[in-house]
Amino acid sequence: MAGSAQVPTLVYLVTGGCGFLGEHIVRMLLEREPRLRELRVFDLHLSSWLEELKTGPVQVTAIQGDVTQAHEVAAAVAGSHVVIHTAGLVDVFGKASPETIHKVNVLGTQNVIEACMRTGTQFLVYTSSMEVVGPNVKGHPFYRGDEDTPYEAVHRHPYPCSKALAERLVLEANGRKVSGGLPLVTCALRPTGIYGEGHQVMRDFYNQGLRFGGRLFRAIPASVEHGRVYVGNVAWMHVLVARELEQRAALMGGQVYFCYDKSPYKSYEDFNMEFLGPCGLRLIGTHPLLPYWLLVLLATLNALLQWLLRPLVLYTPLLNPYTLAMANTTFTVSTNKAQRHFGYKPLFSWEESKARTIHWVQALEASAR
Ligand SMILES: NC(=O)c1ccc[n+]([C@@H]2O[C@H](COP(=O)([O-])OP(=O)(O)OC[C@H]3O[C@@H](n4cnc5c(N)ncnc54)[C@H](O)[C@@H]3O)[C@@H](O)[C@H]2O)c1
Ligand SMILES: C[C@@H](CO)CCC[C@@H](C)[C@H]1CC[C@H]2[C@@H]3[C@H](O)C=C4C[C@@H](O)CC[C@]4(C)[C@H]3CC[C@]12C
Repeated sequence: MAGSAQVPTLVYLVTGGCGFLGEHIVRMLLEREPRLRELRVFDLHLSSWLEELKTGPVQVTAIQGDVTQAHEVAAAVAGSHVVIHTAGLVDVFGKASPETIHKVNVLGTQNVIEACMRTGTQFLVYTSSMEVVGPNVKGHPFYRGDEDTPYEAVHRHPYPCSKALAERLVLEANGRKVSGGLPLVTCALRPTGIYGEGHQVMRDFYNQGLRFGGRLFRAIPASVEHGRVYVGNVAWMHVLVARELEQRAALMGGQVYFCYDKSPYKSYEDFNMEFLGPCGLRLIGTHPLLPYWLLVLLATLNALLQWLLRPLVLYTPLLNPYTLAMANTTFTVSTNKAQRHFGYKPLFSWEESKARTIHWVQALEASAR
């Protein structure tokens, strides 16, 4: 990968570049990758904000395309130096069918790998997920674990299953020869639950709180800790990995890294309140207001209703057996592997991450008025 501070030469492709995380990666690359000549943003749905980015010094090429279409992916990948594959179907609410989730997340990733092989692109960074590890179907806690912590990673839900399969494909492709004979260098980043500006689930909780007169009701014990990471730090880690992958190919190729920062370990609900609290919402109850068995019953009812109503309407509440199990299982990471391997340090402190997220929620509030 040639390049100097004076003459930008590199071409990057970000799949899913218009999504929640993708947008942050795109903007971070433009701010912090001086060797960038062209940035290709590939997405099923192109966003209007891309237009503003086209006036800067880096050529921003918007490509409307579908990762499940091999020819569209190959055309976008051809001539790029680095691919950051972030596109994915993030669905734990039953919005998409298991087949569609598999197609986008697994076949889509297969297409990206094959496009790299065929067109000679040597560096591939994959956005995986903590969910390839857990929480598992048995609800075993994962407490301050790192990339080497033993854990029984057994899934049934289509989303974690698809992410685990896709991650495996990416890691197994490391070292295979791309067109021209050079080895493909791949690695996978596993963010925990991402938060920050643009986070749809945070928006849903905020709207739910408004509907209940500014109140949210505690469902999960405060003692269940959930790993969270600020979107700006996840984007920064992607930029750093992409930058360092060539120089440290032997060390980083085929590796996985949890995406972490200094966000505090808290329950999912208490963590959300760090942002929703300053925006006027209150979490009612120091203990769950309903017994767990009743929540399980409600979640099961929701799943049943979803199934019954499917021919008529898509019913996708936040609470279902899977999201309940996730929210109710401690899953936190504590690792410095990314720091040791490629010098990662969070770019945004917890205070800054929090302030930025609160600012975004406040803007939601203003636009709702
Ligand atoms: N949100 C989280 O908490 C979280 C945590 C860990 C990992 N991840 C991973 O990060 C990635 C991005 O997630 P996100 O939260 O930004 O989701 P998102 O839905 O906001 O973004 C995904 C993007 O991929 C695009 N996309 C979907 N299907 C596509 C297709 N067939 N072809 C091309 N583009 C397609 C979407 O249009 C969207 O812009 C995903 O791979 C997800 O699995 C997310
Ligand atoms: C029981 C409810 C009472 O308030 C709370 C439900 C919360 C759930 C909707 C969320 C709890 C954990 C979240 C997931 C987690 O943060 C990690 C994820 C990995 C990532 O790859 C995609 C998003 C997600 C699955 C995330 C989705 C929302 C939760 C299940």
